[in-house]
Amino acid sequence: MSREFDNPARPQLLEADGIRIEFGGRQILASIYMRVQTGQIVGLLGRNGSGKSVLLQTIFGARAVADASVRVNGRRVVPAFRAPGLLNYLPQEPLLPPSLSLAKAARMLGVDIELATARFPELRPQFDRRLNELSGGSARLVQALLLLHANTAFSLFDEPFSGVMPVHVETLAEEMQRMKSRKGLLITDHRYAEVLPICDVVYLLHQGRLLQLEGDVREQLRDYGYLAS
Ligand SMILES: Nc1ncnc2c1ncn2[C@@H]1O[C@H](COP(=O)(O)OP(=O)(O)OP(=O)(O)O)[C@@H](O)[C@H]1O
Repeated sequence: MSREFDNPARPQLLEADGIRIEFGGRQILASIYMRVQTGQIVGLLGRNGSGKSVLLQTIFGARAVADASVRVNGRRVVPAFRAPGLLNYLPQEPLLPPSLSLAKAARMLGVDIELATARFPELRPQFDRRLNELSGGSARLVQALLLLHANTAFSLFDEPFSGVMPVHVETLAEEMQRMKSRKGLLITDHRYAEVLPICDVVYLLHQGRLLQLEGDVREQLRDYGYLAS
């Protein structure tokens, strides 16, 4: 199958709408329209349980939702993960088999591990170690870096900074900014202070609706009860 999506020279637009989800009569997602362009970092914020993970799973195609429309350049791609070179997804839980070495995991994803970890010299002596031999934060960092550097048009990251120490969060955020010249990134993470400065677009998921925040984003986050007032 051809990999028509992962050409960085060709702009791509990922759109999702029509996603309605309820659990036990409680509506989680009601009215969603979301777009991510290559060259952009899009931040998705929301209170615990607001449905951010469910939304990412649905866009990726891991969760089947009737009427969900996920499109690239206007063409439906459901499930999106089947489209070669289109997108990858870091879930909240570990993605890669824990018994894989870093070097093997990188090879599996077609990533040059030297390049992907160039700004994290501490990881160099660990290339031959298995993921389950790394600390939790290092394993999270490695998985985020490998997906970030993998050759896809989009990456969806669910809490990529979770457990990662502050100095590496800063460098990872810089890497994300650098890599957006090659892809579009959709990031949800409660480390809002690190997320907001790198985002081109910020969405807030609030009571099932997706709101695009503009202007004084922090004030709106306070108004909607995401930040303390
Ligand atoms: N399989 C399921 N069955 C029932 N309820 C579910 C299921 N999956 C998710 N939920 C509910 O859907 C809601 C949204 O969950 P989700 O994990 O998407 O929240 P989130 O915004 O990612 O939260 P957090 O910030 O805590 O990670 C939660 O109330 C959760 O309990």
